[in-house]
Order: sequence, then structure tokens, then C-alpha cells
Amino acid sequence: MRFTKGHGTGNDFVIIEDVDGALDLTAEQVADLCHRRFGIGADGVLRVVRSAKDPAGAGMASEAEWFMDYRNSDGSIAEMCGNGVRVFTRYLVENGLAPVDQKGITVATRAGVVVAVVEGDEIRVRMRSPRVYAASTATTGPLTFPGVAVDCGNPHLVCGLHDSLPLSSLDLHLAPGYDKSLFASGVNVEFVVPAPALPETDLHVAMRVYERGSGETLSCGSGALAVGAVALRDAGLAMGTVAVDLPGGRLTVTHDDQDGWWLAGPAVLVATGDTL
Ligand SMILES: N[C@@H](CCC[C@H](N)C(=O)O)C(=O)O
Repeated sequence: MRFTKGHGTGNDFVIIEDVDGALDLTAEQVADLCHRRFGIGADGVLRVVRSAKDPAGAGMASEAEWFMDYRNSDGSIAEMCGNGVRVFTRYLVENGLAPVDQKGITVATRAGVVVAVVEGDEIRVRMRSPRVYAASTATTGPLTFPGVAVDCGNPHLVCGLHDSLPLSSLDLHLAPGYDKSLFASGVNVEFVVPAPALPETDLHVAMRVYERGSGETLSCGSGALAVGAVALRDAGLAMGTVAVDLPGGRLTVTHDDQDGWWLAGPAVLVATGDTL
């Protein structure tokens, strides 16, 4: 099987082109591809398929030619992957499957159609609007963190750190505990601290994330969107830009005056090859 490897701020993906939807990619195959010792290694798989050729994408085929079939590294399916959309778009453009278009390239996802704009090394995506909807908590070992649930198409729980606890002190080898009655399908958990002000953005935060189905990753685009939405809300800002620092680099989240929610950052392809 031909593959490409890419990443967005260290959130890495194996990309499989399957334009006509001929491939029956099983959860086991995905987990094998993503294994960091016995496979290629990645946080997830992006299958590139024509929307019309996939049952989950067919309803969006009139709006978006391409469907991003995203899978977590454990083989589970997720509705949205913000970094995935950015890397998926880079793949489309680099492989001549979509022209660079000032108005943006539409991409169908299980959470609906998003629009990606290529700007040199950066790709920014107009995401589905995040919905901040309930208070909850996460636990790591003996520690409990108050948080807030955010729906970005996929589920998130954004938690602030208390008592000046450094992000680096968190043990995210194991999945944080969460309220299974609120998050029946699991949740991605973000831990956030304030960061020093920057001249170019309204707010600046740093975060780590434990992703449903993938474990701790170096970056999570939809997680950054959730964190940005909570940061703007907590600061009482209806609009603005939030710089979100992750272990793998910086993403920015902007809520603009058209009520658009934008996620921006670098997206690169690093290798191609064939599985044996
Ligand atoms: N890393 C992604 C999110 C991937 C899906 C997530 N693990 C889930 O199960 O919802 C991103 O960049 O958004």
C-alpha cells in the first residue's frame, strides 16, 4: 500500500490515497500502520477518498469533492481532526487533487464540511463553531481538575491547572478520568495554563492534550479550537485571536467578525513509501 507521512505541529498522520473508495481499511490495519515500533508510526490515519465514493461522505459530495476519513491510532473513528484537515489539504494540493484557491478548498468530514485556505507553509481552516456547554472534571492520579465540555464536532474537556501547577508535572501516560455519563463516546482532554502576552494575538495559552483513541499527542487542532473558545469566553471577548502553544508548536485560533472560527498553523508532508 502506497502511503505518505505528514504532520501538523507534530500531530502525525499516515495518509492513504483511495480516491475511488476501493479500500476496506480495518481498525486492525489502522492500528498496525500507526504502531510506533512495529508500523510506520502515527497518531492517526487520513484516508483520501472522493466524497461521492464513501457512504459517510456521499451526502456532502455536492459541496466537497474530497472526504477525510479520519481514524485514531487505536483504529477508532473520530468525527473531526483539525490538524488532520490541514495535513489532508496539503496532500490534496501537493498531489494535484485540488488547486490552491484563494477562496479555500472544501473538505468533507464526519462533522460536516470545512474550508481550508493554503497560505504558504500555513494552512488555516474555517472550522465548525465550537459549543461550550457544560461544567465537568478530569482526574489524573489523585488530582482533580475542573473543566468545561466543548463540542467541536468531536468531544473535548478543557481543564485549567490550579495552584500554579506546571503543565510538565502532569502524568499523561494513562488516560485521564472523566464523567462517562457526560461523555458516553469518550473525550479528548486538554490541560491549559496562561502564557506570557504576545504582541500579535489577544490571548496566549499553553496546553497539553490526551486524545481519545491516540493517547498524549504533540498537538490537537480541534483541542486547540476548544481551548481558544474557552479562553475567549473567559476573557469576555466576543472576537479575537488566541495563540495556543502545544508541545509540537504553535496554533492560532481566531473568532472573526463574520462568526467564523479559524484554526491556523503549519502542515507538512515528510515522506512517501510503500508498505510491504
Ligand atoms: N488530533 C486531532 C483530533 C483527532 C480525533 C480525536 N482523537 C478524537 O477521537 O476525537 C485534531 O487535530 O483535531
